[in-house]
Amino acid sequence: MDVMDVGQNIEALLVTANRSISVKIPLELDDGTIRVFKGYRVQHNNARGPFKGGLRYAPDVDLDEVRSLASLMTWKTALTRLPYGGAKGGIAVDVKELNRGELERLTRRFVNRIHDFIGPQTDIPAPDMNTNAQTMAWIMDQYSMLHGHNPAVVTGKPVDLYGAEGRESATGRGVVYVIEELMKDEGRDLAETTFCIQGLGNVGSYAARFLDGLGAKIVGVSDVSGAVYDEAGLPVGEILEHVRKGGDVKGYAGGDALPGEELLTLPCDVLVPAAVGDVINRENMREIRASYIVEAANGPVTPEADDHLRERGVILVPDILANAGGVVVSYFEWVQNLQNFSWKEKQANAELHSTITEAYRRVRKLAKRRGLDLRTAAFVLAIGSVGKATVLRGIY
Ligand SMILES: NC(=O)C1=CN([C@@H]2O[C@H](COP(=O)(O)OP(=O)(O)OC[C@H]3O[C@@H](n4cnc5c(N)ncnc54)[C@H](OP(=O)(O)O)[C@@H]3O)[C@@H](O)[C@H]2O)C=CC1
Ligand SMILES: O=C(O)CCC(=O)C(=O)O
Repeated sequence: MDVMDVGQNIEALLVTANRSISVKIPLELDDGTIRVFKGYRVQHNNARGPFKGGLRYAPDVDLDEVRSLASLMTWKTALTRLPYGGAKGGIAVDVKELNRGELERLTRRFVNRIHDFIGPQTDIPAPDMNTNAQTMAWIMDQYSMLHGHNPAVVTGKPVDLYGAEGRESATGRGVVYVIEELMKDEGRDLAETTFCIQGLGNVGSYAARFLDGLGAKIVGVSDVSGAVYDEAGLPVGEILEHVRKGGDVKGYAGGDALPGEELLTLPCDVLVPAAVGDVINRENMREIRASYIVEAANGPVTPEADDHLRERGVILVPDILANAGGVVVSYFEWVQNLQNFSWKEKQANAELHSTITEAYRRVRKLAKRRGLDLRTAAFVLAIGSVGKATVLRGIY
């Protein structure tokens, strides 16, 4: 916080989470085995509005990870000027080990444990890794059984159950809006720019589809199984269809097959990590060949790699800006639920476009004016906004 003028007392308030919840979730599997899972919800800051942020299901979820993801949400909602604070949650579980019925019971039991701490004006969960619209539908239903009908308690729901048109694709769409602005500023033509995308889940697959639609050349993609590369450009539609049918990247027949981690060091202009955190780190930072990194995932670059890449002149668009499209359209969904009204997807996409490009412009302008990199500029704006709200509210 050295580049900012935030007093020490406010700084202490901003770096610590308001509340960290850890719960035990016992679950009887279909074969009669009892397993005990750990669930978390960290509510980082609500100076600017109700806590907001996704729920992640993954084996390595723990309190430390959830805490740092929750703080990113505080800065993300502030940077995009949404009337929210930041939270994150998750369950330490490998979703591949549970069937659909078991996942539903696990989700409902998690809600039973945390329902007193969430609510439409308190804390509003949403999808993140390995959770989706169906997970959100179960949360809405379980919460409503306990508190009465209340769709606005969670966003990212199915369109047929109070979800917003455009939410599913919103994060990937926002990533591409940011890339379009960046390329304009850098005087680059998308059609002559090469991209590598790590992760073909919700965020990566929509980002790939929209970039492909704009004529960008995607030369590499990966998932957990591996990577595929073709310097002439990959047939993105075909690969996404293969994945949609349940295939993985390793099983895709075209292009050159590579180990997944090699995706990050392939020759390309723009690298889009859209999977997990800390993937660009001290082990591989010197081998990164991209000139631009757009953080579609949360926290894909470690602080050490960030310093190294900045010194090398790599331009990096930070997660709190690049992947904010999801929470922006979550906000639209919440507003529609509160008003019992629904927008058409065209309206959501247009509002998303202006929210994301305006945030990008503010960051770029400050970076230029003060000679900062984009991450520092984004944090200066976000922390300044939360700090101001905290002072205005008064501290008791
Ligand atoms: N969903 C959202 O709206 C938002 C998500 N994000 C962030 O975006 C990232 C991706 O989330 P989302 O798309 O929702 O998650 P999904 O669960 O839909 O997809 C995750 C993807 O990442 C792949 N993956 C996981 N580990 C690796 C790895 N080590 N190497 C390569 N690929 C890997 C998975 O592969 P496989 O399918 O083979 O398991 C899958 O393709 C996360 O960091 C999340 O926090 C940020 C903002 C909003
Ligand atoms: O849509 C939301 O509320 C939050 C999405 C999320 O978890 C994120 O942006 O990291």
